[in-house]
Amino acid sequence: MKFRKLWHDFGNLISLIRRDHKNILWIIGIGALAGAAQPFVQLVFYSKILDLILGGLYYECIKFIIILLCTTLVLNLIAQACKQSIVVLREACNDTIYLRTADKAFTMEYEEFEKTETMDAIRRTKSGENGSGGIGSQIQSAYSVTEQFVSILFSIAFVITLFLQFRNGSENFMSAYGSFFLILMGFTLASVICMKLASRSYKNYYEVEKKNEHNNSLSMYLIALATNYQYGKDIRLYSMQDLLVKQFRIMLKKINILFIKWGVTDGLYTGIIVLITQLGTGLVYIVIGIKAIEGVISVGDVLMYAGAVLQLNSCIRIGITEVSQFSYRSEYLNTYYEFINKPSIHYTGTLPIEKRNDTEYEFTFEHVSFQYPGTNNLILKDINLKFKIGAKFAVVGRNGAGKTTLIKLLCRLYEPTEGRILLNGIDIKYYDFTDYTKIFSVVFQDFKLLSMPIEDNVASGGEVQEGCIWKALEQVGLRTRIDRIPQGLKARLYKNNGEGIDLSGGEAQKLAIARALYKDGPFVILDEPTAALDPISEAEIYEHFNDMIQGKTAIYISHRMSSCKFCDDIIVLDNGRIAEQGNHSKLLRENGIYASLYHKQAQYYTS
Ligand SMILES: Nc1ncnc2c1ncn2[C@@H]1O[C@H](COP(=O)(O)OP(=O)(O)OP(=O)(O)O)[C@@H](O)[C@H]1O
Repeated sequence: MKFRKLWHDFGNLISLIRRDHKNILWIIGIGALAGAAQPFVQLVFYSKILDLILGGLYYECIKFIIILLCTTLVLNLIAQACKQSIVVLREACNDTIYLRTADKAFTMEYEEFEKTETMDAIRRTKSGENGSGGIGSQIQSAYSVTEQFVSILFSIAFVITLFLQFRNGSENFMSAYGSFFLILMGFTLASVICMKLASRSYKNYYEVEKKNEHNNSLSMYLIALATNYQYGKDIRLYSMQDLLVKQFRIMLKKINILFIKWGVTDGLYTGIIVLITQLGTGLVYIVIGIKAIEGVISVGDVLMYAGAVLQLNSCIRIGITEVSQFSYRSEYLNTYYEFINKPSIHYTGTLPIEKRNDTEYEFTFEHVSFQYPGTNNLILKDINLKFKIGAKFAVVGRNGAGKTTLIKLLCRLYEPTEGRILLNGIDIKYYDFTDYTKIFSVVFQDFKLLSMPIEDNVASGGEVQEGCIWKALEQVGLRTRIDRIPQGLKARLYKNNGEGIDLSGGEAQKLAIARALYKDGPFVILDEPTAALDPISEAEIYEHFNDMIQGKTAIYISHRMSSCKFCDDIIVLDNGRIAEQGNHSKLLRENGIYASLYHKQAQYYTS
């Protein structure tokens, strides 16, 4: 266990907490000093009081008892106040860390956020928390380590004064300077051995936990599956219970094997540490005994020094455990520090988006190619496109052709690997990202609704204007359904956070479309917008779509070829390239991929 590393980790922790809690160092310092001083102050006074009683000085004795009570009371009050502040801080810090993690995650570029390293960092911080209690426990550990450290310093000071009790002229070996240094060296050696063993033990534990990371995340996943009612249907109908329980058992077996191995060596190390500290204690007791027999120290002093040695013994053992825990937790927290201190690869642009009433926003793709980070195949290849203002576009193609990826690039969730995308002639990366996102009203294929009130889902953080929310719900044909719910717009979705309502797949999709309509962005993108809708709802949505989007630019991604008919321009993607482009009749005439997809689907509707 490197002292420098310990110091460094301690510094990291304090500077992290000090951002929100300026007094943390004072609380730890004063609390640790008061807590550590208490037993030693008592020892000094007990020793004095005992000597006074033996000497028959009862009046003096009462004076000392009163001083002892007052001092103990004050020290106790200070220590308890500081300890209590740490308990309160513990919770506050955990919450702050959750908030900061969320804040960091929200402000990261999506591309960066989605990376395996980022997900690993978040997962490792979480598993550190599950295994050891996270930052809150770390603060308590820091407090305890400091208290034990101060206690050890006090104990050493007492042992030193014990060894220096030979100035009265006693000359034998045990009371000479030589014995003092000999025992000091022995003590240092024993401490080094103990620290080394403790260090090895904590490293082993860390290694075990590291090997166990995969098991831990699997166990969290399995527990989430078992306790989340949204998985309940599939698990029951496919009788997946046995599969999940089997996975759980396999994982527990692996965990047990790892921990049993660790437990054996750790038991051995702990045994050696206890033996060494007991030997050290025994040795100092012998010195106390010899000095007492020689009359160098009084009966009260025997009590005091024996107490100090006991204190030293327990402080070393507790200190070693606390330091090990602290170091172990630091390894996990370091991953967190790296994550939180990583400069967010921010969306760099600063240009504001021109506010226009004419929805004149024109996007151009110039030789855009793209591959997902960490992969090596191009999903989009040399795409050249113009999304003209006010026009309706359809993007079609087989599964995996790259349709959603094209939209993700347009929305700046990823940057093109090659080429550029322009908005009104300027590369989109130069625009302020938040401003830029306001242009789009998007419904992704895998849209997500929140377990929050319906109105918050629709307004999605913006101002809740009930009239506009009802209008959007009306447009998607959801008004009557929501009207029937007693809490209306205030009803919470899903049961994840208490009482809530469940929507059908189609209703949820309608709500996601309502959210997009409420946002009222000048550029509407609907990725498989009606996949979950019944034919009547689908027809209604398409019939009303022109009214709903009122001259805005729109892109539809759809596998329902009939829904492309009313689009001005249809882009057919095939294997990442634009294979065909034109309106419905042109593409049918060309008799290519579009025509084949269209006829294939149409054959199921003609008898
Ligand atoms: N985050 C990602 N990381 C790596 N590869 C991805 C990622 N997202 C998608 N892909 C891959 O990119 C390819 C194109 O995916 P995309 O979602 O754009 O296809 P699509 O045309 O929308 O398909 P579908 O019609 O099935 O929705 C797929 O092969 C997919 O596996």
